[in-house]
Amino acid sequence: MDKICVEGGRRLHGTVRISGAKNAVLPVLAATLLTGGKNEITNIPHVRDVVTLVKLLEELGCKTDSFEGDRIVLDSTAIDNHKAPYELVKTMRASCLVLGPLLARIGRAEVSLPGGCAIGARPIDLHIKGLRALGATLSIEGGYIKGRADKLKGTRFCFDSITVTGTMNVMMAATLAEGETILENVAREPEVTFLADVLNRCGAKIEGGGSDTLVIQGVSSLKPVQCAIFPDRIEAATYMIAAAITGGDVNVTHCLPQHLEPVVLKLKEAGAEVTQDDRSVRVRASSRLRPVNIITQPYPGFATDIQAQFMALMTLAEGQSVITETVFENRFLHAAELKRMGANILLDGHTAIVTGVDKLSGAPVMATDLRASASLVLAGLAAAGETLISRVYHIDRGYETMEEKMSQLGAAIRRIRA
Ligand SMILES: CC(=O)N[C@H]1[C@@H](OP(=O)(O)OP(=O)(O)OC[C@H]2O[C@@H](n3ccc(=O)[nH]c3=O)[C@H](O)[C@@H]2O)O[C@H](CO)[C@@H](O)[C@@H]1O
Ligand SMILES: C=C(OP(=O)(O)O)C(=O)O
Repeated sequence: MDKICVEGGRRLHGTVRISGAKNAVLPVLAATLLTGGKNEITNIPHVRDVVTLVKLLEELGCKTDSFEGDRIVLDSTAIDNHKAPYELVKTMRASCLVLGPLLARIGRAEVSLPGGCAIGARPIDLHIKGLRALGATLSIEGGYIKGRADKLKGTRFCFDSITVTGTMNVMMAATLAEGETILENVAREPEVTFLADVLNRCGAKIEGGGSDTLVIQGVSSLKPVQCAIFPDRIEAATYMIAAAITGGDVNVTHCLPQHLEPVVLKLKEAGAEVTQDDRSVRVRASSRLRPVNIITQPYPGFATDIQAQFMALMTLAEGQSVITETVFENRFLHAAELKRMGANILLDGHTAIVTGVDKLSGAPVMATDLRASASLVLAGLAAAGETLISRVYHIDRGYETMEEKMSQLGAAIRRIRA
């Protein structure tokens, strides 16, 4: 297994270009199952999850006509298999997004219960409840969700709590259902709104994207997808925090600042200087940062996917900050690893009390999930000495060429191949 070695203590400076969003491209790839014909998607990030999902789509009958650079052409005319096997699904949460499209398009699905970051129990009961409301029959047998649907029928369904991929799954299925579907208490994440826009360009009739209620008029078929993926807000936030934690000066380009407001506000509150135009955000930090509290929330709140990186930043702030995780019940695994580097963190249920220390020291640490891994790289950039991060396959699931991008900003970082 590869490792990443970071020699800390260098101020990052320069420009970094943000890639397409992992959590936007995965649902769009799954949505190609709804269409039929040649789908063309550009600005795709080269990350492991994309490769895995493309393999899964091929398993289901899609043909990859070309996959070069950041562009894929995927023909979803003939979907001749409805089984998403454990071997492919186990590594990635987003693979459960084929469930809704398969039921809507071919009326059958057998999808292994998904894996993904081990940050909580992560049930998919709300996906199942929503799809059942549309008329699908679903059961769980031998680790698989087995579903059938003769013809999905429009319905009114209210999610018990907000779920991003749950909203996507049920919304995708409803695009091909008979009649009107009203979905309430849906996720408002930009990735959900983007998926609704993409589907509308394929001929779907979805209103309310970005609000907490979606109204979907079912259509009989959809045209192939043609879209460019928008920039990854979590990747952008990670480089913004990299600038702040190293006392650096980094211009994060090809991003959408409107998606980054919560993290911009918190960085400013901590004392970093943040300026922006319509496609870039520049972060500068010249003195020790102040502690700030964060509470993770569904969008437009502070994203749980940036909590670990922000915690790394707060380990070096001048005073005590309180970090509250409300979305996932077990998303503080990075705290133990940060403590190995000298951080002072006290965990109390959903809350982490972080008392800033004068310095972190490099140490061997283990990546436990995707964003936890990013937080260890960030801590390593600021620590004295060498940090050796193992299990970096987590990083490869969601960050495109992280070592290269960090190196271009002046970081001393390298991959040690197994
Ligand atoms: C591939 C992808 O887009 N992943 C993102 C997606 O994950 P994902 O879609 O899995 O996250 P959800 O929004 O579904 O999860 C939110 C909370 O709802 C719970 N829940 C969810 C579904 C369900 O059926 N029952 C249930 O109880 C979860 O356990 C969690 O506590 O949104 C998360 C929250 O912004 C992000 O951290 C992930 O990066
Ligand atoms: C938690 C994440 O991914 P996944 O939902 O695929 O596990 C993430 O992107 O931070």
